[in-house]
Amino acid sequence: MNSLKINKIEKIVSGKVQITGSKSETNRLLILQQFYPNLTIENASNSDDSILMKNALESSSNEINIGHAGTAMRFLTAYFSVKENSEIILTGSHRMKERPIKILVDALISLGADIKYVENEGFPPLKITGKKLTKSFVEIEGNVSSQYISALLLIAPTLQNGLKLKFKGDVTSVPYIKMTLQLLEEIGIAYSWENNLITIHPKPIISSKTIVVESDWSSASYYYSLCALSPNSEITLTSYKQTSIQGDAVLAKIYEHFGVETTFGENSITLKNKEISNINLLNLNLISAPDIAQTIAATCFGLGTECFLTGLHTLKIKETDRLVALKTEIEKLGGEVEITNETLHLKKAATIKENISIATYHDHRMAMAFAPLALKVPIVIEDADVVSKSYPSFWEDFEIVTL
Ligand SMILES: O=C(O)C1=C[C@@H](OP(=O)(O)O)[C@@H](O)[C@H](O)C1
Ligand SMILES: C=C(OP(=O)(O)O)C(=O)O
Repeated sequence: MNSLKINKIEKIVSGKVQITGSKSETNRLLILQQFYPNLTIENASNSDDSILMKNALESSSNEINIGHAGTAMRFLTAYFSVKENSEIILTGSHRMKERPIKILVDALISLGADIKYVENEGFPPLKITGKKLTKSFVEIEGNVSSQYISALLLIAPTLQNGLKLKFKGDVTSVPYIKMTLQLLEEIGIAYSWENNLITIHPKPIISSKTIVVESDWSSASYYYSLCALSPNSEITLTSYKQTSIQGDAVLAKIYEHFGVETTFGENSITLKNKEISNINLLNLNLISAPDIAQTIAATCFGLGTECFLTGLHTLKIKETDRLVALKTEIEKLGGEVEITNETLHLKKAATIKENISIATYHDHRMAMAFAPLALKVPIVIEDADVVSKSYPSFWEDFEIVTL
């Protein structure tokens, strides 16, 4: 699919949508399943990033290309470092070669790993020669990406002496680290986290375990946005639970600001627009939930609400520089946005321009975050297929709830 023109949506139809499983949970569990084959995964994500991860783990080739999948790149770097008798070139898309990985590579090398840069120092591709790692203490900076820390935690219980991991400085995207630890705990691996030190004991085998992946909360954000932009709307999303291990479940709280009420059912959530009067200014720190920043900015823009979002420094090194992409695309629609390296200030907008073509920059979340604005104006989404990175059936599901 190239450009997708979305006519103005008249209203939301009270539909029911089953979103694919969490890509973050799935990509962790796929790694763990290699170490513990008696782990069974249900409701796994069908995202490109999870398929790429699965194929990489099953591949017999000595060159693996993981495309745009950041978690796969980071988790596989750690995985192949401990896979004895393997020699792999791990590479990715043009953008992946710009996404930094030095902090993780340095940490693994300090544990004894054999990793070399194939092109530019600090960036993929990597040549990884797998070996047994016997050291058990590592210090790592935590403010660039939590994925480096999760990568180390995923291999930790397979190390002969387990792992003590100490953070230097602040830590970003903390709920993703907690998700990794909670999944380890669910399969019977104990951990402790005191101050800036996480300890994981070695665990060569586990008892048989089945984990049902909850549906993806970051993907749910696009329905929260649709609901916020459509008075009286109601949407039900299945395979969600009240006690989620996904940090983006914070959406339920955040969208209360826009009048969206969440009711938790047995295995689902129902979003209802309660038509409260709009707030004038939303101030939010999204350091714990970076993946929903684009959705929130687009919702605010659609509602004409000013917002000041902080804690966004990791957005610069994701699928694209999401701060620049948001500013560029919102300004094409008639908005005014100021950005720094970690903040976004959306000024109160007057009117939204019609039939604007939104560039997506190989970023699934640009496509999905801007689509709900069709409730306000007809809009064009360029390269609409990008959604498959995390949510392949997004456009089919979008049609179910829109008229
Ligand atoms: O561990 C994970 O599954 C993820 C961690 C976050 O990355 P950062 O820690 O780099 O912010 C998030 O943005 C990404 O989509 C998924
Ligand atoms: C940043 C994301 O993914 P990754 O870092 O895994 O490429 C995302 O899905 O928004």
